[in-house]
Amino acid sequence: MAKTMFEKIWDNHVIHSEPGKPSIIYIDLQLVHEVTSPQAFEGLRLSGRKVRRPDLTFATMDHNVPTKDRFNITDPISKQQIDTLSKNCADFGVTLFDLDSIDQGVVHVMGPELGLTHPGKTIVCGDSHTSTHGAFGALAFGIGTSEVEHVLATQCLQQAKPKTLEVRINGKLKPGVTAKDLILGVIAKYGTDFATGYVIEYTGEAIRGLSMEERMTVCNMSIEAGARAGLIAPDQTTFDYLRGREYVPQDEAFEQAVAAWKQLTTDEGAVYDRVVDFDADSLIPQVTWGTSPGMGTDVTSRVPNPADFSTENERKAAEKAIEYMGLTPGTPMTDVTIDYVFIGSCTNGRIEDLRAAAAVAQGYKVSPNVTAIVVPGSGRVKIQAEKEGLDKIFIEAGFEWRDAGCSMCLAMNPDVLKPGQRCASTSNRNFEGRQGRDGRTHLVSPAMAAAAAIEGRFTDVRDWNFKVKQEA
Ligand SMILES: CC(C)[C@H](C(=O)O)[C@@H](O)C(=O)O
Ligand code: SF4
Repeated sequence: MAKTMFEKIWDNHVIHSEPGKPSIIYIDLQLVHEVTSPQAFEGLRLSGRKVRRPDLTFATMDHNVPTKDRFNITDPISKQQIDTLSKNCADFGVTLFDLDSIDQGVVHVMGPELGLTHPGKTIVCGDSHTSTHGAFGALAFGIGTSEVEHVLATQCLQQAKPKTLEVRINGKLKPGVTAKDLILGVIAKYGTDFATGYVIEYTGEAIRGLSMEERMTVCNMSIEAGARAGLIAPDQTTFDYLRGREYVPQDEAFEQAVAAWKQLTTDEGAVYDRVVDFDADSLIPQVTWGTSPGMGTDVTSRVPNPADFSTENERKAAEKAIEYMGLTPGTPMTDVTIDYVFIGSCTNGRIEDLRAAAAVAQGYKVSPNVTAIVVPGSGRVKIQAEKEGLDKIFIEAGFEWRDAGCSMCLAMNPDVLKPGQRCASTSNRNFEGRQGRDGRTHLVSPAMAAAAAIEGRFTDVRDWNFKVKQEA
């Protein structure tokens, strides 16, 4: 019978299933960070258990790491979480990419970069954005701390089988329109729960045209659409990205792996439980105006009027969000001024993201009213960026150049907004207080964030490209 990619990976991993009950599936890789693992390791200790497969378990610290002066952690809770992870990894024999390792970084940047993420694997982490790894055609999803413990102890997990949803992206992205705009556009169109209970497979011409890093941006935000996971079929782009990475089979073994990975793609005639379409051709740069990733619009558009929403719930939600965000309905998005810019996170903290931001910033100055920080997703991203001179471009333009970590994506470390501050952010969540109490977050692409830093307000990066050309 014709199968979808999800069904193939699922069937390859089911150890036990009974009708009407969740299945037990095998997990090929568990990634661990300091926030959701302490109780899991403690649970093992209390029951006298070991980590069953330390060789399939890899850890790093990211959420609590200061991006300035990383070894000087003054917050007692952050310090405790980080020290606890170090001790747990030492006690249980788990490989840790510690603060002094160049591989330390946001867990979802670190995994793919090291080649730990492969097509066809099942991957879990106590973190919702584990969906990022689906860009490689891995079934990757976030789990809770008790499940982290269960996987540490058994390398297995109980899971109800999700349904399948094809998100077909037709056409091609236009210049200045990025993978971030694409996923923001999809979520703005279909809502933050349209994929609840499903694993998304992104298909279509626009997806095939994306680089691995762009695919990761798309899959990263699957969770913001409610999905259990997001998948993209592996292809030559995937294999080229993986070849030669540290934890990937080498030489002949790699070619054999590629042959197997090619079999994973959805069969002709396989049926998804649901299909939605999206048109990439007409997409333009996006910016969110509200407090959920689905409250987004075209940068050329305006802050919406709550009265224009069709249901009472939507009207109320929009009213509340607009009030929290300190906006006025009808204001053009390009009139909204900002105080802060954050370029980084597991959504947009990779080398291509930094290149895109640097290309916009080069030769310009950050607006005097704006504080702008650039935070590489990992130590390796930082080193690569410095090799290319991107750090100099950013510093010259007035951005701060930081060390790897989650940083201002969420307020668990010293990088936080002050109450009322407004931030153009390349991260994935704009919830109330996400970047600091009463902080206001607008989600955008790296190029849009860099242009906003310079203008001091949102600006259509497509005009920016035009302006830069005119001035050249
Ligand atoms: C702290 C962690 C559990 C959380 C998550 O699960 O995603 C964080 O990474 C986030 O982005 O909100
Ligand atoms: S960068 Fe943000 S979204 Fe990603 S793991 Fe860290 S806190 Fe979560």
